[in-house]
Amino acid sequence: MEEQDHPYTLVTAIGGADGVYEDHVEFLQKNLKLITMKEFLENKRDLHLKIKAIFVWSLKPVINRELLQSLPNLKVIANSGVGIDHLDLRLISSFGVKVANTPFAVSNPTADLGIGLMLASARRIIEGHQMAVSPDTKHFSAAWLGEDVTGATLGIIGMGTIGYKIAQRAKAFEMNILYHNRNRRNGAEEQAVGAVYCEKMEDLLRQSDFVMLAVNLTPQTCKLIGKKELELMKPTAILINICRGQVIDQDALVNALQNGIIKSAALDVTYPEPLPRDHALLQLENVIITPHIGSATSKIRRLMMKNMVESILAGVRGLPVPNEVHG
Ligand SMILES: O=C(O)[C@H](O)CO
Repeated sequence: MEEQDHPYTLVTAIGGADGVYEDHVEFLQKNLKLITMKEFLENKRDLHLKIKAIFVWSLKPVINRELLQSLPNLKVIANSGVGIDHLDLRLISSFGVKVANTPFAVSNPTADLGIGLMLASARRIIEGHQMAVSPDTKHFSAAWLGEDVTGATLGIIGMGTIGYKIAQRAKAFEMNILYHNRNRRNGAEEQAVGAVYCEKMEDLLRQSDFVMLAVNLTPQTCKLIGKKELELMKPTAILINICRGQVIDQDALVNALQNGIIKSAALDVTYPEPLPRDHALLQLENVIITPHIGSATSKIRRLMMKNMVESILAGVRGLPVPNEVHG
């Protein structure tokens, strides 16, 4: 294997619960010389000098100053997924290192999941399954009801690529679509999905039957939805979060769910992940939680890896890096 063609790449996780799966390792090894964190920690200087790239496959790694200082030949960090809130872009770029993510790969499956969570919570699909399979169930109750999705109002907070794809899907459900975003979409884009801009998030919160969170996590969006915002929502409203757990004040959410301030929540993301087993959110019946699976389909995970490899190969060769993120 030529070192030139197979750049030494530190992989933040291989195997284990949040690691790169074994069959994916084979694919990566066709292009990269993979260095595990264990090897990295055991072998010092010689190996560190060879490392040109980091392959970030989990949200946990801390790419800090110490790590960056130990890798003088590092050129590029490829991050799986779109969210880069766990990476300090300013620090990384001060070392002359580029960062790339995989925004296009993850947008469709994450939007699909958002719609899935909306349907599951509105129609109580998880509870319905539990009732249908329970040995205690003697008959199916006619009084067991959910909420309509068709014709309801969906408020999307964060109208980036994923938010827009949610709107495209919601249009097929004949939903009234409201959105709030830093920047307003152009008229043609709004018209194509029938989305109405709410300059004030409060207006969206008051009117929506479903509120879908699809923002990046930044200092401005941390705890964007807290007590005040939850109290503006309808008592029948359902909150769906497919972006980052920290966007919601979880204590305020628990209180809102326990006291009928909103009807229910469907969360693909929490803070931390997973939640401690005794966390109040896990004790509530009006919550659905999935384990951060926005991009978790076999086809998409492979595409993400392919995109990451392309970014790494371009970065180490000094070519423009596909999907480079600029701070
Ligand atoms: O950011 C993303 O794309 C997903 O949440 C995976 O981290």
